[in-house]
Amino acid sequence: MSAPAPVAEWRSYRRLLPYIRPYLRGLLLVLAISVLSTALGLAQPYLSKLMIDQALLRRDMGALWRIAGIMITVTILGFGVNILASYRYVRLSAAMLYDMRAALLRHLQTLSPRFYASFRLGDLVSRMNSDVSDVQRIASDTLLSVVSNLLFFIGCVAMMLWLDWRLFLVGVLLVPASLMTFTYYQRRLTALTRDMRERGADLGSLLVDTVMGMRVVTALRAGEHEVGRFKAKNDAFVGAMLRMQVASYMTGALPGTLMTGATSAVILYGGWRIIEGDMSIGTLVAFMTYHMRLLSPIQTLMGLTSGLASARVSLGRIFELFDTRPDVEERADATPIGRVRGEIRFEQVAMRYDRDPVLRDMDLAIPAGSICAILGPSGVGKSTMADLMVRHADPTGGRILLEGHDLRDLRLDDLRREVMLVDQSPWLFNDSIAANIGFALPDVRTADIEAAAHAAGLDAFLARLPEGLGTRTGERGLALSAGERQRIVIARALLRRPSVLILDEPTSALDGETEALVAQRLRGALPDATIILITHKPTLARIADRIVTITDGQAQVAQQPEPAHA
Ligand SMILES: Nc1ncnc2c1ncn2[C@@H]1O[C@H](COP(=O)(O)OP(=O)(O)OP(=O)(O)O)[C@@H](O)[C@H]1O
Repeated sequence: MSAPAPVAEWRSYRRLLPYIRPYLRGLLLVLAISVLSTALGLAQPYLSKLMIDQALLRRDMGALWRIAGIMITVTILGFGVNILASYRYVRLSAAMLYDMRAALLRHLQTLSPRFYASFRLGDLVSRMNSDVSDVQRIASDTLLSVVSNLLFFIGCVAMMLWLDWRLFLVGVLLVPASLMTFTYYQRRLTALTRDMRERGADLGSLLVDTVMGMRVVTALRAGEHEVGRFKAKNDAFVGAMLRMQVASYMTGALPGTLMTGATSAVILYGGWRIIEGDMSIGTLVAFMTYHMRLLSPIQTLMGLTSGLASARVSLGRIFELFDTRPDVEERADATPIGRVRGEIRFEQVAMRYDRDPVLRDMDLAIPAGSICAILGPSGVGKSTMADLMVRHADPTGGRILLEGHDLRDLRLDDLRREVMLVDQSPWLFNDSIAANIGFALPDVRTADIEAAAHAAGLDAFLARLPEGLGTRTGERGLALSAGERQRIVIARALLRRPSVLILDEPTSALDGETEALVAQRLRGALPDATIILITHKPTLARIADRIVTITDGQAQVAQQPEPAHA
């Protein structure tokens, strides 16, 4: 897994293009509707000029009715067109964001356990949740607003120039100062927003950590200690948020306030021109209306920048996840395989994480259809071997073969269909026991789930439950005992009938009797499979037809009696 590359802020928007492209036609339609709506909005001040110059000053009742009629029609049309544009835009942006969330979820599925062990859970949740929501909020609202305000701004400028270019020059006198203030605060805002998001993620991580470890916190009477840690993180977050808010206010308000000064100049100069007889009253009124409306898109655009800056930061954080490369990638020309017999071979396999090597030039052959127990002291590398066999990671040296194929040449989907690992942390979803055993198998038959549950030694337990397989497992399965959870995940694996089943300390939480029962039924449930048992338990090791001991990163076949299950 390589560290994510720093994401240049503006690049984040460009990287949205692949998500936007499929919806380009729809977006162009929205754009066309926005242009129409802007044109209708821009017509109003010009209509008031006509009203003053051609109806009021000439005392022409007919013209008054006509112009008033046009004004009302334009207002109603503008209203309808605006609603249409917003509705279509929100639908499009929701579809685009769904695509992005789905792509993110797919990408996260390619990352290895090592990524999840090193990345803070709270930060991950905050990126997937708050950051994506932030982008969604901006995308469903701000972007359309930017487009329509920009169009309106350009239209206003064009109309003002057309009405009187000298008055226009007076009107925009303070624009450079206004823009400079804006640029300064906008830069500041981007930095402060990122800071706030990171403080927010810190806070989220702490909360997730505390909630997940609540049993330890209460058992160690560390409640106040946790509240103290929370307060420190919260203070940092609130501080960052306040700094961001001030910058956001300044970015939105200061440039607009400067522009208001320009209005006075327009009144003075335009009034003087009227008195001189050089300009009609209607023109000044229309000009003033455009000028005042010019402030509104500028202010809105400047106000929106805080939203846009925040979305840019959020996008940066989301793309950082996209940029995290998986430890293990499938080759483009990966070999598809069907059902295999299940022979595993380690050839000169070496593995090191950050520190000392864990496995050193390990050679080991596990014949197809055997039951192999792997023993060895804690920390010697047994779980590492299991991880390597399902490609949660790749070895740093040598190779592992399944049926003669280097695992790195196989399609990951095929490999993980054939070789299945039940690891030391049995994970259950908050659903029924049946749904957990048949997880992601929509067409599975209840009879097969029952058979798997029986093979995993769950029958007596299920018989005691009024709702049997329909019983809910609770959050992370915590409504069940550790031994029950272990047997449910074993049943889940047995149901899938892999060619190689690796069980890492599968019965650590079981009593001797239940363990013996599971051991006795394993072979019957998977008659032809290779079964690899990583265990410290003699009862379990006894069913193996070969015992491998790991010492100093190497494997020794310590005992190879006649197959116990013949
Ligand atoms: N993701 C990781 N990053 C760094 N070091 C790791 C990682 N995973 C395991 N290790 C280290 O590799 C060594 C072997 O760990 P492993 O979990 O394979 O041992 P094990 O034999 O299965 O131990 P146990 O019997 O306690 O489960 C340990 O020293 C462990 O600290």
